[in-house]
Amino acid sequence: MNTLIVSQENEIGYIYFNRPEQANTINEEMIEELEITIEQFSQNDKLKALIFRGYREIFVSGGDLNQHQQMSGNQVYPLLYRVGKLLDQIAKLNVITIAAVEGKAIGGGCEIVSSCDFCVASSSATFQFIQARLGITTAWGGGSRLMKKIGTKKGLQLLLTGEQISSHQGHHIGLVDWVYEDEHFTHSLKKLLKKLTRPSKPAIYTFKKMAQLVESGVSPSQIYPLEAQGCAECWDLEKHQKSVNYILSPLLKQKSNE
Ligand SMILES: CC[C@@H](C(=O)O)C(=O)SCCNC(=O)CCNC(=O)[C@H](O)C(C)(C)COP(=O)(O)OP(=O)(O)OC[C@H]1O[C@@H](n2cnc3c(N)ncnc32)[C@H](O)[C@@H]1OP(=O)(O)O
Repeated sequence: MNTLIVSQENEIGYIYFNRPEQANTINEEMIEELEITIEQFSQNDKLKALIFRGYREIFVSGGDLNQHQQMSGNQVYPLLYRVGKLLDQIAKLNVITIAAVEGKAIGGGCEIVSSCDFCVASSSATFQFIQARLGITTAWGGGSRLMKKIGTKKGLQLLLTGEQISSHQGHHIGLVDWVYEDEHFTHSLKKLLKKLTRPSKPAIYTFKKMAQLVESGVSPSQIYPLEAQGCAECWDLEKHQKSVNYILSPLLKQKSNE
């Protein structure tokens, strides 16, 4: 891979955007490498979470304007559609997806953020849906996903003004889920990941499926069979058996009676 650094630590996959000389812009090579990597991770049965990261100053600064600049609207459309499809694939993954943002997320960088389940940001990170200032709209599905995340009114405000917001402002409006101090960012991220990936793989899969169905407007009355099925799948797992045995253990009962 030339544009990404991909790694896996136990049940957690990492994709680092790695074009620092071009401020982590997304060019065709990176799109291709992302497509391959996402496909590989989507078939990885061990995986519980997938983390997207940039480097300290920049998460992703959007589409590669040098490449796009040469193209007409008709020529650029297939490329924009292709990245939209890729981000849709990320949004539909059955593992927890997290944009871990340090530094700047600009344009398409913010579209990646809104395609993930969660955003963890360092306190100095910033977010800018800059597209309107460039005379265009979002192109990769990130505008509508933003609206779904933070509501149409707030989403429209950010998209129309193209203004930059801090991670704390992002947290206030629901774009950012956790903000950590710059110096402790990686350590805090790892602690958070430990918590989020504690459930078993089938439990994570079921919770994610439920969230996706709820998001697409399916009612709980239609989802409960899936919920029952998911719970039944987890039932015989060692994790469940052990936890129940612990709760039912005489020692614990005796303690709670005291
Ligand atoms: C088309 C898709 C659309 C979407 O769907 O959302 C978009 O994403 S539009 C792109 C939106 N992004 C931008 O407008 C970012 C513009 N860049 C900047 O504001 C700054 O470069 C920066 C990201 C804040 C970094 O600033 P700084 O640290 O001062 O570095 P440089 O400015 O010198 O940048 C280094 C290097 O990278 C090139 N660069 C940066 N962004 C892009 C870009 N989006 N496309 C192409 N090239 C980009 C910049 O020109 C420098 O190159 P060299 O001059 O060759 O060193």
